Amino acid sequence: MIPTIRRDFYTDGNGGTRIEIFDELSETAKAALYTFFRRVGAPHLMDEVVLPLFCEGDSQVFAAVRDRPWPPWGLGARNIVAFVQTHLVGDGCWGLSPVHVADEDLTNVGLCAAVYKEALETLAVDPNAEVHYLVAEESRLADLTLRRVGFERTEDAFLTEAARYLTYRAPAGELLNRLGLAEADTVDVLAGALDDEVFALNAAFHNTVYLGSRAEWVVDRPSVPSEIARLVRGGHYSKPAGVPTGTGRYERDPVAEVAQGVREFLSASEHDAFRAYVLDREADFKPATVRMSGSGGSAVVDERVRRSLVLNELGPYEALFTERIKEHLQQISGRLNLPAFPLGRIELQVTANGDRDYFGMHRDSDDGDTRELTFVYFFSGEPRRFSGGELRVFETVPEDGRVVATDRSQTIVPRANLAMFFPSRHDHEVLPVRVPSKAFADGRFSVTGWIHRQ
Ligand SMILES: O=C(O)CCC(=O)C(=O)O
Ligand SMILES: [Fe+2]
Repeated sequence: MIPTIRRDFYTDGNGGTRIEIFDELSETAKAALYTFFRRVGAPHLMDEVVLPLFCEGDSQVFAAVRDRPWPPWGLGARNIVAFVQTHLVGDGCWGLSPVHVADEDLTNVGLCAAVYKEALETLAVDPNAEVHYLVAEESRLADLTLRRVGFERTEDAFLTEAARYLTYRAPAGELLNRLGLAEADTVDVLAGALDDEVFALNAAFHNTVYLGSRAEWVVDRPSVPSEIARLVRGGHYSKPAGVPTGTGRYERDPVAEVAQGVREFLSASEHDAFRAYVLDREADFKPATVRMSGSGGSAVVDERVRRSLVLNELGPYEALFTERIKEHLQQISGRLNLPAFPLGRIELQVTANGDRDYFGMHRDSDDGDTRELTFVYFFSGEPRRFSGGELRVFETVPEDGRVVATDRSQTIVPRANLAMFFPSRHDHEVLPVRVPSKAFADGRFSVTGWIHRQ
């Protein structure tokens, strides 16, 4: 029997690599991406594809990053080594770029699989999310490779001057399973510690998608067909005018200000001192509980709903937070269009989210509760050592004595020293957090506050 090898040529080199998700691109992040695309030999992709797709919204960039050892911040600190972009092409349907890597990583299966895994996991938070690729009708390699991991070939066809393309679809969560990555740890995937079969499957998938798409972004003539073509939001660019795109609704309110924020909520020195204080109290954190509805509101640990550690008081920082919240309250209530209420007590709690922690969809207040506003303050270390952990808030409105969800939502990236406020009746969730190092200090930290009426 041939033993399974769980290491490879790239295992050591991939150590110290982490995956970052970009919902927004700072100038420094853009610079790192320009450098990356220059190194992969396709500098035009940034201006011609990545940024336009990104700026249309509903697009995320996932990048494998290695940090410069010193100084670990500022221009040039991030060395991007792998890239994949997701963008919405229709209701719940996502187009994914090939995983781009530099030539020296073209057979770095662990690296490609790890970035792709993070992208799929983020999409799979929505159980209806589907991944789409456009494959030329006569294709054999792409057809075989995609169907082998569960893609279905559909008759949703697009014609370009070069070829006829068919849409291949797979549910994001299912694809993660079929690629053998659902249970795997990102750190293990990066290290290439995968079964031979899973390893070969991922290699074939990424090589095919990359090579099959390559003609489209390397050859500068539209009449040259590529086995796999890029998906464009709302339907392929070459659909004749007036033909319904068939890919559904994608518009979304561009300024869905469901929550209101205050950047630099504390001074930099207050932030740092508070963070040091909390890190020092690691031993006092306890597993988070949730309130059971219907059982008299008793608090229980339920990891199906919430997995995190909490500290139920802020010690000497209680007064600072209470005061600072009160200072912003009037302005925030105005920005949220919230009717004035007689201010009651303010409850405060610290949450530490480590690797794989999350907080499923919930509301902070029920009927008869006096919680009016929820406050969340983020104070993770910079540069960030975790991925995921976005706070998603879904707007609700009171209607005939009930609380009804609207279709507006806001996704908040947990940036250090940012405070957010939203009405406690809004549904919200904390997306799963990934902390490759598993170190307590590298996790996602927040202070939650509940502002009561009297
Ligand atoms: O940490 C967060 O972003 C929010 C936590 C939360 O929703 C809560 O504690 O009720
Ligand atoms: Fe909450």
